[in-house]
Amino acid sequence: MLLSKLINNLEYTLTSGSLEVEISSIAYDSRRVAENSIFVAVTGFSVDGHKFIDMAIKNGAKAIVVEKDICVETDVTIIKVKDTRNVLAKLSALFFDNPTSKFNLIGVTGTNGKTSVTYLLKAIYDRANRTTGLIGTNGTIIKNQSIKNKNTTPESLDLQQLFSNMVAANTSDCIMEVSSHSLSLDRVAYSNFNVGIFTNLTPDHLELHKSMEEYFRAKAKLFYLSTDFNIINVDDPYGKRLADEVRNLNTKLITYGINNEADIYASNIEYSSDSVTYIANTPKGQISIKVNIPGVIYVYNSLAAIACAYCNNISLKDIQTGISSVKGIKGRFEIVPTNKDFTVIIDFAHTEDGLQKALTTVKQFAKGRIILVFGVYAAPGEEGSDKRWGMGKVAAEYADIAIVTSDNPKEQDPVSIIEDIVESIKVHNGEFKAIVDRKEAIKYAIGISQKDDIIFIAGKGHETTQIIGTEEIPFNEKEIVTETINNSGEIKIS
Ligand SMILES: CC(=O)N[C@H]1[C@@H](OP(=O)(O)OP(=O)(O)OC[C@H]2O[C@@H](n3ccc(=O)[nH]c3=O)[C@H](O)[C@@H]2O)O[C@H](CO)[C@@H](O)[C@@H]1O[C@H](C)C(=O)N[C@@H](C)C(=O)N[C@H](CCC(=O)O)C(=O)O
Ligand SMILES: Nc1ncnc2c1ncn2[C@@H]1O[C@H](COP(=O)(O)OP(=O)(O)OP(=O)(O)O)[C@@H](O)[C@H]1O
Repeated sequence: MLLSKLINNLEYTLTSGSLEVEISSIAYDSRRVAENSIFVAVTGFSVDGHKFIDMAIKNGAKAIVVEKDICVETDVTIIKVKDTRNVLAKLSALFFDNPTSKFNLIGVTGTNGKTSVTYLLKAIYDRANRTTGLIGTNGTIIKNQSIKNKNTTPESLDLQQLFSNMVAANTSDCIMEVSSHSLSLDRVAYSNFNVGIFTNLTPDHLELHKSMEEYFRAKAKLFYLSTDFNIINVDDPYGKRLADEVRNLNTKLITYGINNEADIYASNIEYSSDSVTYIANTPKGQISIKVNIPGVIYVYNSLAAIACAYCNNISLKDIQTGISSVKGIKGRFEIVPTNKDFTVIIDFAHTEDGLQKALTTVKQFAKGRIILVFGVYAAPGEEGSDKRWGMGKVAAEYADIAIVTSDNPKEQDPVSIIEDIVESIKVHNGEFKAIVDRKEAIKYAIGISQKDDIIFIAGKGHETTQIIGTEEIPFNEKEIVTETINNSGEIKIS
């Protein structure tokens, strides 16, 4: 594609070279620049992409997009723009010929529940014989192909490439998780969302957003991008506020919930230890729903999926059978098979709200003690302290004993995180044991378990690594549990 054509609608200043150069690819990483690429220099959180312009030119870049004044001796084309992240998204959408205008794009946002809602939705759309793509934390699915994602919502260039591959695979609907980071950092800018879904908003990711208000505004962006339907959980206080805010937009608002009045709502809810059933009430009639994952969480997540499928004219029958066909979601209330008389559950709960709701479900059915293994990844400062305090409080209130350990401490001191959590557990009169090494913590939990106890290992879910410092260490909880139980004779703690 000719550069002049690619940047036709862009506001820019040409600082060197010509616009009449042929561009065959886009790159935002100098290491991925190929011959005749355009390199977009992004000012990052850890390094400045402008520092790699020489490398990009050496690797074959024929044009560079910058947002800073740079001093490089070259006859390569350089154009300066206001915001390179936004321009990267715009160029990427254009380069791949606006793929999102060619299928139904459904975006799911919220602090918790995005992955679960997308999986439930995919099952429904598959049942309705639609060709459905999926993008999220657990990777991308295009037809039978699975691709790993670095981020829940990939960078705009990678995202538009995935969309383009979906078009090539005749995708009719793409269901994707839209993280608040991706909304703040313009990864999803210039994507045409048909449907926006809001699950809930509780404290998380405050290292980026700084305040709940900023976090809310980031999430709210999606509901101004979507053109057909905004689907919002009105039992959530921020959801209620969002619904009021977008009610008069041209995009049709559909609300869902259990407690507050909503277009799609659940009644006759019955909880059991491995599933939840209820009646879903829709403007087109009622259906009985069975979700094979327990707890109120999955009433909400399935209601979001039902509302979306309903808006996209999928029959109530396909909705019903689609949801019941989901036998479980990796790392979401996942029971690890053992031959023991206690139960081990792995779950991705990593916020106060998620942990509280998940443990409420466990408590409903626990015949023995609840042994909770958990840690917190939280930014330094007040927001991080609040998260540690909040999760400590939930642990004290719901668990019979909490084994406090590490959960991706990253660059922070794991001991000081644990000390903060423990302080909260003590104040809230909880029982605890602090073990920094997560593997040892799991072993300890198994060692003290007795008949009918439930060991609830929260925080990592599907993840198979632990990030300590900058190192990502393999860490597979399911394997650790199985291995420990197989050797349990050696580790029983009296
Ligand atoms: C904090 C954050 O969001 N960081 C994201 C951001 O990285 P960054 O801009 O800081 O990158 P950087 O390393 O400083 O580099 C700056 C620029 O220089 C370039 N570079 C760098 C080195 C080099 O040799 N040459 C070169 O050109 C880089 O490619 C980049 O363009 O842009 C990158 C490209 O899109 C992302 O992969 C990266 O996500 C990191 C891995 C991350 O951990 N992000 C998390 C916080 C995140 O985004 N999470 C959300 C949701 C999580 C949830 O829902 O719970 C997500 O959507 O994944
Ligand atoms: N609707 C919900 N309300 C509260 N907590 C939830 C809800 N849905 C899921 N959770 C909790 O959050 C955990 C993660 O769920 P899920 O992966 O669906 O969310 P997510 O939004 O995709 O998370 P992330 O963005 O961190 O990947 C679950 O294991 C569960 O403990």
